[in-house]
Amino acid sequence: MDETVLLTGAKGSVGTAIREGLADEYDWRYLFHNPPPFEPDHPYLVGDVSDEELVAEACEDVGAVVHLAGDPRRDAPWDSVLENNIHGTKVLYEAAVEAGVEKFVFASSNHAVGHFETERKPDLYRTHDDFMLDGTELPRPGNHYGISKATGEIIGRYYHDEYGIDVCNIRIGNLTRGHPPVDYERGQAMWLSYRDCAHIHDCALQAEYDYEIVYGISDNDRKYYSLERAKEVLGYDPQDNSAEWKAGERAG
Ligand SMILES: NC(=O)C1=CN([C@@H]2O[C@H](COP(=O)(O)OP(=O)(O)OC[C@H]3O[C@@H](n4cnc5c(N)ncnc54)[C@H](O)[C@@H]3O)[C@@H](O)[C@H]2O)C=CC1
Ligand SMILES: O=C1O[C@H](COP(=O)(O)O)[C@@H](O)[C@H](O)[C@H]1O
Repeated sequence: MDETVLLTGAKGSVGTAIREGLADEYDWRYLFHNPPPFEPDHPYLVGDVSDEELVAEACEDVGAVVHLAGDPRRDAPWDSVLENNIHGTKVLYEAAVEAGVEKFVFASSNHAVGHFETERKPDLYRTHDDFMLDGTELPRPGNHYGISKATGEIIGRYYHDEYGIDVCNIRIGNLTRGHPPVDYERGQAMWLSYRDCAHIHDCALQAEYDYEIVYGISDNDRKYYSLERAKEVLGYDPQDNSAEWKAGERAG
């Protein structure tokens, strides 16, 4: 991708993992919600993703969008996910297709399929359990936030079918810096390390596809999300595994 890549939600945790891992790999344009407390290393804009004029400017001469902006809380109130996650994503897609953006990478979530766990936990978080989701399953949101993420996937399906923009939905697991979540089986099953987070977004920007849903986790022994599609279509090659850690320290 030689053209500008727009990164929304750039100051957040996922945005930080991407900026740290891929700072020199792309001609980035960042969208920050509020003025950043640091001097960014690439051009940026500040404002709300639901601001039509702002996102039209943000999408000018852009080849790809990595859309992270949104309320990430699993218990986010409906009015927040409606405005920030659902409406904001629609506004950005409209601006992207209007500007001729070729590729849209969307930060979906494990919470878009959270209710697959209800009758299976905690066994499905353990290595002996063979239950697996591969991205072809219909969403089963676990909360209103998860509804907003599944809706973002559907919004992308429409804009792909209607306008031809390539879409990769990454159902991110649990991004935790430095080591997997401690004493938290769900988090260890879906841990995504910072370097694997940057890597899967790099792969999504480089690969060719039409419309995809993949899981964004490291190669954890406890996983119940298949990585086959991400490996096959994106060339994803995760380097980390939560099983190699114990209580926040590398085991062995
Ligand atoms: N951190 C994780 O483990 C996971 C994150 N995700 C998704 O990845 C994305 C990023 O998540 P995090 O970095 O963890 O969250 P974060 O809260 O650290 O970052 C989100 C950023 O988006 C900005 N933002 C929120 N609403 C906005 C709006 N209306 N307009 C412009 N900017 C807005 C916030 O100011 C913040 O800087 C979110 O969409 C979240 O749903 C999905 C699964 C797991
Ligand atoms: O979508 C998200 O999922 C992760 C993991 O979910 P959790 O309920 O096990 O914490 C969450 O940490 C993150 O904040 C959220 O955006």
